[in-house]
Amino acid sequence: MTQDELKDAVAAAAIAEIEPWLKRDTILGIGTGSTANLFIDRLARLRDDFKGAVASSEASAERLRRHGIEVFELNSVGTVPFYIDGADEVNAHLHMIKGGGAALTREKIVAACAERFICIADASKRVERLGAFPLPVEVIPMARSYVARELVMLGADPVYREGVVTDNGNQIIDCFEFMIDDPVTMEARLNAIVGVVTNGLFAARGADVLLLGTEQGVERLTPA
Ligand SMILES: O=C[C@H](O)[C@H](O)[C@H](O)COP(=O)(O)O
Repeated sequence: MTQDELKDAVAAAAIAEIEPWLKRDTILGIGTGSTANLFIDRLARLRDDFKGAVASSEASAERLRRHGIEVFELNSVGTVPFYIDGADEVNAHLHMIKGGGAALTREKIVAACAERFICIADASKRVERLGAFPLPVEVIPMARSYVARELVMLGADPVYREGVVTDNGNQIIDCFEFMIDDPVTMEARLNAIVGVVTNGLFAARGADVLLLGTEQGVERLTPA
């Protein structure tokens, strides 16, 4: 199977996971990226069975609207029963690195408001230890150099993602050569650097369920 076929298989599995719970007043939290896009495309078929969605990016909001799914502001919704999103890496505890598409901050906010986080990913995303994928850090533009110096002190090789402006008007620094032994501690440590908006470690609030697309089928995993 191709990677895209594996992503589509997990998108289908996520639909099966949430479909029994959908009610006419349900508002779903929807992530960002190629796997989330496949999920959104499949969700279109169910659009009359639920009320709408909160999106973690402008791109996902636009895709949802194109499918006739109403998009709500998170402030007017409060909590969502499910947040469905992909990941760049995920470990056995269902801690993740996210933000390869620069949507990490809004993703983390919607995830924080979700009762259940369903991570959908192909098998290439499953790792023993987080960090081979460069960890994204969203920064206030004027703090970029300062934050980069602090990241060097923590052992990372920070690289400015040139030309990228987040939906929040900020910039991204990717941390290369930064293997992470304790994701919960590192997530908090990075967030404590002045000028950091958030970082791509999703550990304090990891996923509740991982639907992992493998050649043998979709595996349903919960945190170790
Ligand atoms: O900012 C992007 C998000 O964190 C994505 O969920 C992540 O990069 C995974 O994307 P994809 O499904 O395209 O591999």
